[in-house]
Amino acid sequence: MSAQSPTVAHPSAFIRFNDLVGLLQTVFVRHGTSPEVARLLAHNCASAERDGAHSHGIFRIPGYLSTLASGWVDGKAIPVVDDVASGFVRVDAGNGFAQPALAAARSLLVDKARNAGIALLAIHNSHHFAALWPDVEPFAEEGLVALSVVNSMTCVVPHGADRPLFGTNPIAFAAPRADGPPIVFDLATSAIAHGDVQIAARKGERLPPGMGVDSLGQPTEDPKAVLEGGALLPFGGHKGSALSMMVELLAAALTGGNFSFEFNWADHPGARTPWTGQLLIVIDPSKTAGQSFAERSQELVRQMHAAGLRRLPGDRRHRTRAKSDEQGIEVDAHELAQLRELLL
Ligand SMILES: NC(=O)C1=CN([C@@H]2O[C@H](COP(=O)(O)OP(=O)(O)OC[C@H]3O[C@@H](n4cnc5c(N)ncnc54)[C@H](OP(=O)(O)O)[C@@H]3O)[C@@H](O)[C@H]2O)C=CC1
Ligand SMILES: O=C(O)C1=NCCCC1
Repeated sequence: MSAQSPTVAHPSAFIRFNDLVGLLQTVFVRHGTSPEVARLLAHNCASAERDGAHSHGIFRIPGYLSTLASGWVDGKAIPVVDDVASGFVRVDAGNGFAQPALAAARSLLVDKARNAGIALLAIHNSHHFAALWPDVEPFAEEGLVALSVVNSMTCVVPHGADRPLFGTNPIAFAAPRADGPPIVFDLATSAIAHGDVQIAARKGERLPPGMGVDSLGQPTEDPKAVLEGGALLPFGGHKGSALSMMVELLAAALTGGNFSFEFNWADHPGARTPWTGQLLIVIDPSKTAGQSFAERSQELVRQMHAAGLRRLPGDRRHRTRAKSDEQGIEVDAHELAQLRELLL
């Protein structure tokens, strides 16, 4: 599966969620993952595509496959879960993907959160190449509050600095509410996700102002100049920069993972997955707020709507999800054909 030529618009095709999961699962196994790793990655990637999170859907498959081929990541790694203390779980992902590490620790983490009110999962020696909301949303569907951070690879210039150091370092949060799907946001701490810069370059589109700089550190709206020697900026100047720094500290220093600038994949041509860490905090709100938390969060939403808000974070995803469930997931026909060709 190769990168597409720029500026060519492809027609759409439609595929059912389960069919896409099945297709991706077979592709991953054929390219060196275990069936269990394939199942988790396929579900994650298909969920992103279903919800319209294109920068972390099918678009990412060539990156996953070239990384597996390069030997940079172990697609068959078996995570090792360490029950560290009452509120702490540590997982060594074994140079594998972060999703199997989370899956391996999930039930222990939930038990701990329900018993102690709060539990922390620290994953290290892991690769996260995906959207982060699929890691937190399921906890909120079970009535828990969840927060996760993951760092990535050096491509963001800290506010006030001269050269890139941070990753695009997303933060995802999920909380239950009484009369609707969980409140979820998931955002890169860079002004734009790296994936969206790649997509803009592929489509021949310009970036909005203030997203990145070229190789000379000059502001640019050309995605290729950002990707070829340039860098991204944090969102919101010093504020996004501080959050990105926090993500480095929590996802790498606190977990025992690599900082975004600490690994060197030069010996693995084709490697694309950052070798870092991930932190997840799960809270049982019934311990502090009683059963009223979901009502309280619903009240907040009610008041936000009353204040004139038309779109909550997550609304667009849920609208796209509903449409995908009804008509099938709308995908780029060329990308889908390329995926299917991988199985011939
Ligand atoms: N694994 C990794 O290392 C990395 C992964 N990523 C992933 O990239 C993805 C994209 O990140 P990013 O580009 O920052 O996300 P966006 O800027 O598209 O969206 C960020 C959040 O804001 C919400 N939102 C967007 N616009 C509005 C609006 N007008 N009003 C209210 N809410 C709004 C979105 O909800 P909605 O979804 O409903 O639009 C979403 O929850 C994320 O899933 C992230 O996890 C990014 C960096 C690194
Ligand atoms: O879009 C991004 O930014 C990233 N996504 C996956 C991991 C690398 C950075």
